[in-house]
Amino acid sequence: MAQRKPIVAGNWKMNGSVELVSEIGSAINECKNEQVDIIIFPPAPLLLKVVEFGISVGTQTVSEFNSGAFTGELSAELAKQLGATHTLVGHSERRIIFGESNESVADKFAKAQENGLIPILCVGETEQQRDAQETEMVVAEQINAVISKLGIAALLNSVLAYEPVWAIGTGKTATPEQAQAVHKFIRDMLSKQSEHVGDTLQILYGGSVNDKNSKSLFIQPDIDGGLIGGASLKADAFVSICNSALGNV
Ligand SMILES: O=C(CO)COP(=O)(O)O
Repeated sequence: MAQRKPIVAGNWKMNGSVELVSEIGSAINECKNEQVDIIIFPPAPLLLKVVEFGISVGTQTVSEFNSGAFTGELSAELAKQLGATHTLVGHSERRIIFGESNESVADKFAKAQENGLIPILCVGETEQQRDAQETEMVVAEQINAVISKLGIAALLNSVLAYEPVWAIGTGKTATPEQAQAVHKFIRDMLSKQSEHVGDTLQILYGGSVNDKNSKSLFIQPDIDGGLIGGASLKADAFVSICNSALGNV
């Protein structure tokens, strides 16, 4: 079985400030370790500030278009020029509030890779879908939209994040067993198409991860770290979560 390097990613959403970059940037620089990749996804106007701290940085979404007359869109090419290494695509807030479809998410995934950014594809079911036993179907459709457009090999240069919508910002974390079951489903599904992809793809869990529950989630065999929202805005909690990915808390 492949050794997959853990990732702890902080999605600030539309929060934070120049001051918070300094506070969290210094805290991360003190706890940095080669065994775990720490990536911050600040609001786009703060991108360069994070780069100045020498911390890996990504955007929270990216345009599916190239440059041109697309007022307000976020260019993958320019994000890369400014030092971004990653971008989230298909976060549920983008899907639900801003109407992104599986197809437009696949287009964004493609545009990110074309410009040298590593996409983190976010997938996950709503509470209603979970109650209707549709979790696996929904997650499979979200992933298959990318595979149909680009082929399974495109996933080699990407990361997946399973974020059940009902767990985001609610304090209702998936139990380690619930999260592990979906991660294993995803890995098995991918392995049927490519054993190498199934084996090597990093799959992060997101949804109310905090410094109390991160360790029990991260020790699950198919969970390779986390995508953290609220707790990534607090230096102490975020550092503690990063440490728990190292297994040293
Ligand atoms: O949406 C998330 C990360 O992308 C999770 O947010 P919370 O950690 O605040 O639940």
